[in-house]
Amino acid sequence: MIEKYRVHEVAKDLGVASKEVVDLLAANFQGERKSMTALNEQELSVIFNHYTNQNQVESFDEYFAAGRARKEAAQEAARQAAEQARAAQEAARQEAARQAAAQRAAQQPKAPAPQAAASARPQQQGGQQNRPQQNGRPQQGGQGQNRPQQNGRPQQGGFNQNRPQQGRPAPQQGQGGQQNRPQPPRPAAQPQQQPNRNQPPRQRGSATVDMRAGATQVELDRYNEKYDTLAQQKVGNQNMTAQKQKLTQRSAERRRGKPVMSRKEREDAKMRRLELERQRRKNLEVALPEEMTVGELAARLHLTASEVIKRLMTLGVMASISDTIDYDTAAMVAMEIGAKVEKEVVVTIEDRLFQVENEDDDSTLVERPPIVVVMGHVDHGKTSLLDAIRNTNVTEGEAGGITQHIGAYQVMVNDRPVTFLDTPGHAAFTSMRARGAQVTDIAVIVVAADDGIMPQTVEAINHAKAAGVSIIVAINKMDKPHANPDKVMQELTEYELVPEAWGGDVPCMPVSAKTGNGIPDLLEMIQLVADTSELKANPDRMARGTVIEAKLDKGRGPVATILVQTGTLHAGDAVIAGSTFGRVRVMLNDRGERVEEAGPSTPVEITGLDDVPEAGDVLNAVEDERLAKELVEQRKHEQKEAQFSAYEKVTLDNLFSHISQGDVKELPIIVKADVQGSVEAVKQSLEKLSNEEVRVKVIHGAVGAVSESDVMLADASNAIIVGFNVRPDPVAKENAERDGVELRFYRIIYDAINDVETAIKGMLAPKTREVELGRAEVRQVYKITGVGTVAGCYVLEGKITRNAEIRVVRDGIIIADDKLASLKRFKDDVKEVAKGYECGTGLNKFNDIKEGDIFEAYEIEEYRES
Ligand SMILES: Nc1nc2c(ncn2[C@@H]2O[C@H](COP(=O)(O)OP(=O)(O)OP(=O)(O)O)[C@@H](O)[C@H]2O)c(=O)[nH]1
Repeated sequence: MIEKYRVHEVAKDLGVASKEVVDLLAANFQGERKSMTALNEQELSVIFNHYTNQNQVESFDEYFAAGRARKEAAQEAARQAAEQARAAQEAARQEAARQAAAQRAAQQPKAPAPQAAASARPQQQGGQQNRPQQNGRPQQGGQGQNRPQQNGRPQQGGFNQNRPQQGRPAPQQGQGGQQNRPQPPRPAAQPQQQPNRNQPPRQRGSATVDMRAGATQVELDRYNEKYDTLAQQKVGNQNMTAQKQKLTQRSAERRRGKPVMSRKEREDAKMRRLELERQRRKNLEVALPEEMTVGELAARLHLTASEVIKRLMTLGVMASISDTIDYDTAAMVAMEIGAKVEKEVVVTIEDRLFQVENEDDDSTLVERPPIVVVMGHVDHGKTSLLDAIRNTNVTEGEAGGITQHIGAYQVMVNDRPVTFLDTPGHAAFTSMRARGAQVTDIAVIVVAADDGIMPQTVEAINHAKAAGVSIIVAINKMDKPHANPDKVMQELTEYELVPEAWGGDVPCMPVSAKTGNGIPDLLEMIQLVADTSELKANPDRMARGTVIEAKLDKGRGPVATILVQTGTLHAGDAVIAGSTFGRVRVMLNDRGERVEEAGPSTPVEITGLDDVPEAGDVLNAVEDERLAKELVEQRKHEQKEAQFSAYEKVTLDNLFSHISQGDVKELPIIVKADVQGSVEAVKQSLEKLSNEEVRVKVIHGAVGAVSESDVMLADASNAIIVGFNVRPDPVAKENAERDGVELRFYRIIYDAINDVETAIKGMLAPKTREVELGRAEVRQVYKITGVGTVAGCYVLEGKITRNAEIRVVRDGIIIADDKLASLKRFKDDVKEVAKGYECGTGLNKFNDIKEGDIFEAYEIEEYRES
């Protein structure tokens, strides 16, 4: 377990200022930390990493070996010092004995010398304890010096080294009572120099912070050393005070009730912690999210932010601590330090609530009916065809059966159902697609045999192509005398739809909605196309479907038609549809019959929702009602947020950034022009602009004003609309603004091509706008031969500048747009003339100036949309 430290303790241990640690933490974590703040494991990790990185060792084995060597060297030095001390003491003793003998010899000249020597010996052993110190320095510990230690605990620190230590005899012991002997001169024989066996050698005088052994005590050692010096100058109890202070760190720990650890133990613990950290990083397995800030990455990798920033720089990514980086970049950094990386799986409420698609393995999938939409030009017979199909079925299946419009219905073809969306036209189809609902499998494009391909037929074709659904063409009104299916097929080829009869892959079925001719064949063809598409779904799971229609019924409350796409919906199921929630109360099929369950591709009308969902909303049956309600709340909140920040649609201005970010690989364009020739010309020129990074694709081109349908298609396909000599209709303009669809209008094809080209290259020319400069009134007009017409003007407002564009306005109508050819005050050319002054002007081209004309001066300013 990692101990808890306070900032100031860590700082002290590391020998740095608390502020430095506080700053380091501030750079890596949020929130303020003070010197008394207790640190958690992660914070300690970051701190230790930081200082460890500053003081790295190649290998820990090497380091430990170095530590051992240092220790042995210190022990050797201590042994030598003790040796020298012994020698010095021996010399001193002999000298003292010699002097004593000499003294005695002097006092008792008659006594024989050997006797004197013998009598001196017992005196040395027993009587010298109370002899005054010869070096004149007061002894540390005062009276206590001669007393053996009572607690039996070996003392640490520098003070007690002169005392005899129980259990660990000082080198002098055994020589008898020499504790009070004259102290040999320092340093050679100073017992203080003896290393404490429990301590690593001190790194005196070193201010470098070193996380290796002993380094964590560097400052404490220096502090203690200072006290050694001070204490030696003091006597008695003062020493005790000093000792107390010196051991502050340990006593503080004791006060906190922590087990008191020796320095060695502390260092060992620290080393263990470091080793653990090293191992942990080696075995680090991190799950990284899609995006994260540099600071978050650093915390997850147990690195300092600066370390991560450095590593990012080597990868060519310049990022600050608060910058967001993507998964790939973060993963590279993580892998560089040897961590195993995987993507963080973000489990959303949706993930927890709904069974995901890929849970369905092939064995669970069974065939499902195809879902068909009917589209085509106005009056070509869509409604008639849908009615004819339904009636065919009703008369065949259940004569007199009630048909009810619920937005979709099923018919039986060779005893197998086919589902038709009952809303003809591509508007509903595309609006659902714009909401992300891909419901249909097959599009039947209805073309009247007597009319051929018309603008909305082309739209329908393009909408179907954009949705990627199979296309079947129903050539309708074959009963009509002018029916010309060959012409229709011929025209189809112009839109890359080659009829099967001509070797292509588009089935073209001649039918008559009026007589019913060809309808069974059409249905069989639908079935055939569906079979080749292998449409499958798993019926044995919670249902998922799409809201086709929804309304508020006075009697029944919210009513929604759901097309179940996978799974089976049961009456009584708890469901969530968009941001509505409820339980399926009553479920009716397309014939108005009450049903208890509905499998894949079945349309049903349900009641029981708490609100009216929107067409295109996805419906899910759920098990956990509480979670579902939570999700509904979340979706409502998201909807509100989305209203504020509209999803950024591709525009020519932001195209390049989308391409650079890899968001856009294809630029879909809708071209509208005044004549078909222009549509074709533009289409071809634009598509030629495709390069390796982006493919320009004209998904729809037609003659006429930009319509609501164009905007809808652009919205669904994230396309931009380019118009030539056409204007948008008011609804289209409003919808485009609402949906963020870009409309660009040009009068010259070259300009459009140029804009798209530069946009792709990220060099779109800035937009321009007029800046009004001033107005002047023409007071007199002179015709000068060789020069032309010159107008004497008076500046009414603002100013007129030499480079200004001039709009000549007569009686409120613009009659010319020109540039100034000259601007004079009296005879001098001037750069500008301000309000209230007169000037003489000439225009470049326009000569028919009259008195009373107003010259509006303006400039064209370039700007970029941010
Ligand atoms: N002779 C003949 N007339 C048909 C046929 N199909 C449709 N019509 C007629 O064509 C007209 C338009 O038919 P609708 O079914 O309303 O066409 P639509 O495409 O649904 O028209 P909108 O809903 O206005 O887009 C009606 O008068 C139909 O009676 C057909 O096969 N033969």
